[in-house]
Amino acid sequence: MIQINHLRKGFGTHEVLRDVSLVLRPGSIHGLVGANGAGKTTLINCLYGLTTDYRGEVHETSGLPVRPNTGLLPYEPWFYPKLTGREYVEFCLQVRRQPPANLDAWNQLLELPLDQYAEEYSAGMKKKLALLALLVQNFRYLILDEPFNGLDLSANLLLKEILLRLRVQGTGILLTSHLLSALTEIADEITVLSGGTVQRHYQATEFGSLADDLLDTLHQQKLMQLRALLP
Ligand SMILES: Nc1ncnc2c1ncn2[C@@H]1O[C@H](COP(=O)(O)OP(=O)(O)OP(=O)(O)O)[C@@H](O)[C@H]1O
Repeated sequence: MIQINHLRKGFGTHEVLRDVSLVLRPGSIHGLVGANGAGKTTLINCLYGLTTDYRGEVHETSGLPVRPNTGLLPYEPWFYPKLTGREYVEFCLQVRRQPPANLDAWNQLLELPLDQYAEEYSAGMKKKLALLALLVQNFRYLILDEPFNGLDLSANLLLKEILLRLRVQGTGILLTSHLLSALTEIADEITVLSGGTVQRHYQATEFGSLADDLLDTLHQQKLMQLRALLP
């Protein structure tokens, strides 16, 4: 299990995360929601070790180092110029000294033109390629920043099914989404970040009240203004 304890991170005088604690359990899907700028990506960067100048603690409770055991899907995947999709995935495997993977079998699902340059892919295809590079590796944990965003309908449905199956195999998955239904359909727990802290943590049995709570707490004033504009 990965534990984040009392995480604090700011940029200059702007305190983005103030005392955030959460856990990512093996074999479970943990959704992370929050308004634009709430600090989700900042939290992910601390968790994955892309940011190290934070206060608080991030550790894997059985002593495994987090980074080598965790796959990250960034919000906007980036690829080296003049690498084909296939070369990109092979590069990822070589860097982690992983054996050649079942790339073509996985790609029968994602249907990417693997022999084209990755930088020439569409935004959705880039996201699929970054996902493909994670799926062919055997990560214990996955951190997925807006994985559904930009994927076509069929890839969205497929990804949900893949995540559910990975959960059964014991993978711990942390994912962000601005589409609440995408999370409530598959997550076991959801953490709401607001004002730099955990506003509330919901178990699956409490998801029924989540949408109303979010509307109440985050948007009540805006809803009143909307009613004035569109009675
Ligand atoms: N490198 C940086 N330098 C200064 N401020 C930053 C930096 N990165 C993020 N921030 C600030 O930290 C806050 C949180 O940003 P972050 O990207 O973590 O939010 P988010 O919850 O992922 O938002 P979104 O839903 O829009 O992706 C924002 O106010 C942002 O401007």
